[in-house]
Amino acid sequence: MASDPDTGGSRGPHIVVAGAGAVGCFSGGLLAAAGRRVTLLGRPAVLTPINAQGALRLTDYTGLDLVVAADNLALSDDPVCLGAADLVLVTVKSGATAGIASEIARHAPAHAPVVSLQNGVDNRAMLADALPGRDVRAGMVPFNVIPKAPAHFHRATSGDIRIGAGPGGLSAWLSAPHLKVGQTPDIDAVQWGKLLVNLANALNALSGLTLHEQLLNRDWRRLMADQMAEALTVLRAQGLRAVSTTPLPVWTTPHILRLPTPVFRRLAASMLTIDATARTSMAYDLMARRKTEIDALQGRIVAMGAAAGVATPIAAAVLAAMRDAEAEEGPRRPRAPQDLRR
Ligand SMILES: NC(=O)C1=CN([C@@H]2O[C@H](COP(=O)(O)OP(=O)(O)OC[C@H]3O[C@@H](n4cnc5c(N)ncnc54)[C@H](OP(=O)(O)O)[C@@H]3O)[C@@H](O)[C@H]2O)C=CC1
Ligand SMILES: CC(C)(CO)C(=O)C(=O)O
Repeated sequence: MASDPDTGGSRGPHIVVAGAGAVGCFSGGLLAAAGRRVTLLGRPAVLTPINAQGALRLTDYTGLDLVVAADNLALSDDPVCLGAADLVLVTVKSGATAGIASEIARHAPAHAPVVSLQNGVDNRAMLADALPGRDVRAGMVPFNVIPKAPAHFHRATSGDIRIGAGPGGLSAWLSAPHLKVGQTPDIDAVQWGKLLVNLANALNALSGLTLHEQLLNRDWRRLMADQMAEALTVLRAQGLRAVSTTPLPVWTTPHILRLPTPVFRRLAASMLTIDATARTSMAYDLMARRKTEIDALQGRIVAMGAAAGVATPIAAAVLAAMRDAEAEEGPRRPRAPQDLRR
């Protein structure tokens, strides 16, 4: 029984961010700053500092520095708060999708559309299975958000969010100053394009480098390029289309990554904005010893390659290295590019 969200007058639908961490606090905070009714459903470790400091601070690579008063947000660690939702944004990591899906099914009203702002290509289907008859959309967040300090999140790269097309004017309700959201009928291909980019998440996590440092190293870029080319072969074998989430067409990206660093630096500077602090979400998970999304990324390519009879030695080596790294105790051992080739 999908229907339009209750827009609740000029402030718009009540938006509950399910799993408020980096992406959820940043997006939810910008929406609240624009006057939308927003509840952040999250863990006490994230919400308590916002309450204690009386504000959520949002900064970005353009110089944005915004303080959102805690009074302008509802903060809750109790999934019962989903009962007030006219619109739910899912911002948990992929491994937590099943859990949040059952909480949404239990508490959120059936009229509330559910939009996944997660990486990986299977979260929408997982949510839709748990929420039959509801408007469940996939979304793609191109930009990077890092936790800078308690109650402070920083957007370190550029781009606009895209969500699947559908009724209810959701992209307008989810857009705000500094947060542009567009709808696309091609969201599946956009998600595959994002997965190709996200294959670099594990390389970044394993390297211990910032994204900026890593992109200026040609050996790492060659590995990124070879890994992406390998995945593109798998997608082609499976008849899947990928649309680029960057200004570069998908098929050119490996070639550009392989260019000498001075040429790459010039080209990339005109196309990509990455500030010096950016590290992928997987790097933060590994540092915090949380379970990573490796199974949804390299794991997905390895499984599809096996089904299609396409060899995926790089994705398999990276998957194995991430599993080792997740199991490591003590100080992290940074990997070099040659450690990740079989
Ligand atoms: N950060 C980034 O730059 C980007 C991230 N993404 C994608 O967005 C998604 C979210 O990433 P990110 O914001 O970094 O993740 P975070 O880990 O920062 O935030 C998710 C939060 O949700 C919490 N959570 C999990 N389950 C529940 C639950 N049932 N109830 C309440 N809270 C819950 C987690 O707690 P706990 O840790 O205890 O489980 C965590 O605090 C991922 O799929 C990621 O790949 C996409 C683009 C960029
Ligand atoms: C860095 C970025 C934006 C692309 O890999 C990302 O999706 C993440 O950190 O998970």
